[in-house]
Amino acid sequence: MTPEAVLDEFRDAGALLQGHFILSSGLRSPIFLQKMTIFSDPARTERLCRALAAAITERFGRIDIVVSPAIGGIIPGYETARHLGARAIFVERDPGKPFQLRRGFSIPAGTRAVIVEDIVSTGLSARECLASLKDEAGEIVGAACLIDRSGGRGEIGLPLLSLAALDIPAYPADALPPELAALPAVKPGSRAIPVA
Ligand SMILES: O=P(O)(O)OC[C@H]1O[C@H](OP(=O)(O)OP(=O)(O)O)[C@H](O)[C@@H]1O
Ligand SMILES: O=C(O)c1cc(=O)[nH]c(=O)[nH]1
Ligand SMILES: [Mg+2]
Repeated sequence: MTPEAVLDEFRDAGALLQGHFILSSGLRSPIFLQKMTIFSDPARTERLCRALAAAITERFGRIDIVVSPAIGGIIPGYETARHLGARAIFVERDPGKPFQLRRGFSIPAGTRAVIVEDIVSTGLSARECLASLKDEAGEIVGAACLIDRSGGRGEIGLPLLSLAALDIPAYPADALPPELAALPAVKPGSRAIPVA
């Protein structure tokens, strides 16, 4: 699937939003990729995750376990795992606490795991996901996402592949362009961060 076709899925679904958004990192952006609009459509999700699974196999080889950061990563992690013939697990957090594997999930010795994210903006969530897996015995071979909007600056500590790589502006809250500052800010994601 070409990067343009990936973006078309977001455009056609009405998932490419404009406004004033508070991102998971705390940065502000005039653009938000509302992945949950995509994931509410199983056929669209299937197309994207089939392509992600193929790219993962080509880049990383055999994968036994897909591990995703909740909440946004759970559905694409599951659907990508389905195409890989792998298991799908996730890390989650109590508000304000670090990610952790719960529910009996583990990455056993001898298994090969990949982190699947929905969107990478700064790489913070994927890095935190990786940090939460440091005591797992299996190998975390890489990370993958549908869209990397970081402009290549989303450092994760693993090789990262994406179906589409973009460079979407994001600003610290105290350095907003006037046209962004004029709009009311909304925070779509689940991370607990103070909203000023
Ligand atoms: O690369 P980053 O700067 O971490 O930004 C991307 C993250 O932001 C969103 O999660 P969010 O924490 O908003 O919660 P959600 O998964 O519940 O949507 C998205 O699902 C990614 O996990
Ligand atoms: O950085 C984020 O929190 C983020 C950006 C985006 O475009 N979509 C999303 O779900 N999260
Ligand atoms: Mg997330």
